[in-house]
Amino acid sequence: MIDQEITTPEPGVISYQAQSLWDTAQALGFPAAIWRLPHRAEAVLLVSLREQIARRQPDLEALPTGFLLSPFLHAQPDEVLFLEGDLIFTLNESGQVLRMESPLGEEHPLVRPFLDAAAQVPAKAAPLAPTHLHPLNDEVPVPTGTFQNAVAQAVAAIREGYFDKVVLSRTKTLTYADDFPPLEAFQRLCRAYPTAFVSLVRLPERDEMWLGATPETLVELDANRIFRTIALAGTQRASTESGTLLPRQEVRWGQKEIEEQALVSRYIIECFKKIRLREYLERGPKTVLAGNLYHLQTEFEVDTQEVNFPELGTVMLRLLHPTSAVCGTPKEPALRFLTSVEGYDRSFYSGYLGPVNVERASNLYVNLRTMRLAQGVATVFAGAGITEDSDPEREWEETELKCQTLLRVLAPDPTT
Ligand SMILES: C=C(O[C@H]1C=CC=C(C(=O)O)[C@@H]1O)C(=O)O
Repeated sequence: MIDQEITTPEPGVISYQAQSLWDTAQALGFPAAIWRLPHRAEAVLLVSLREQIARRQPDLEALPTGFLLSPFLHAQPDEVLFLEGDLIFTLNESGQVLRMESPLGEEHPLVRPFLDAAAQVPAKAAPLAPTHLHPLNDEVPVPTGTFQNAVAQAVAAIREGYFDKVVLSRTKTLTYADDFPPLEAFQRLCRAYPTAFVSLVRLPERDEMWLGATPETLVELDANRIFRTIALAGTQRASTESGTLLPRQEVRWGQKEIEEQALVSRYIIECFKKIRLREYLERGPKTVLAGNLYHLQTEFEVDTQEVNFPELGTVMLRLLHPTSAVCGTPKEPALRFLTSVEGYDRSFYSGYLGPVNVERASNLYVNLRTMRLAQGVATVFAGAGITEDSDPEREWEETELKCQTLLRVLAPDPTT
């Protein structure tokens, strides 16, 4: 937990900007994460004043303030990256620091030099022009057609009874120049998607950043100890070709999407059953807007104090990940199938990420609608839930739409 609030800046006293702090963390080689929770105006920037990122068990009760980042598949059982919250800055919408907090204290030998260095950096970001991201080609390293073949194989395997659903994914690759401004990209996504969890994470030891705007809560534990998770699946475009938003009440779902989403809900209920928890609230499914897409969503809620289960968040995190929204059901055969046919490493895509014990809350999201930025190459990841009624071309188009959640904001097509 944060135990020391350093300063509440008064007008004219401190004028740190997100950009200077971000640039300083980068110059000094420190890991950093910036995020904006859904429906919030303020963003939070965390700087970890150490070069190495810790590997920790995702134990929400035991962890101090920080930011978790889990890959889809763990190298070691349950081990995830943990960025320690040595400095936490709350920012307004224009990136100005409103509050700073640190468990170390302002005069700590690492904190003071960092703040002094940040005060020297001119807060200038290059504006994000549409030309900053350039399409490289559609699918690297997997050749075009492979995704559709994998979908066809999955449909055949489902019809033969090996599993009920599998989520197959692919990448889309673009290039960017040295002057690509990640923080400006983050702010653009915040403005475009007020209901998403928008985040940018810098991992110096891997020389990469992850930028995304995900709609999917995995585990939320709020300050009142209320646990929440959601079942999210089923996808259709939210606007017409000309860009007009289709009214939510007019959205109709086919049998394929209804079943695909019901499998995710059932999976969550099975997790509750495993721990014999019956006192959960279930709301939905209802149609929700996620950027350029509509999904079906069911919400689940538990008052952990009422059921006397303080460690529910951690227990459910272990049981839920990877959910049927990113892996499949039953989990084991679906996972075996996807790792053998996808042909690439998902890395942090479809893992989870988010703040832990920040302002007494933990908010972990499934890492969807995300891109990796590394050495001039931006890799966008997207997947689609495959059931026995899937059509390979339609699933391809669905992954294309999911890639567009980021690309329509960061690399809009100049011809449209
Ligand atoms: C796997 C992704 O989305 C999941 C979440 C919502 C809807 C989904 C679907 O309709 O297939 C996916 O299960 C992704 O965005 O890469």
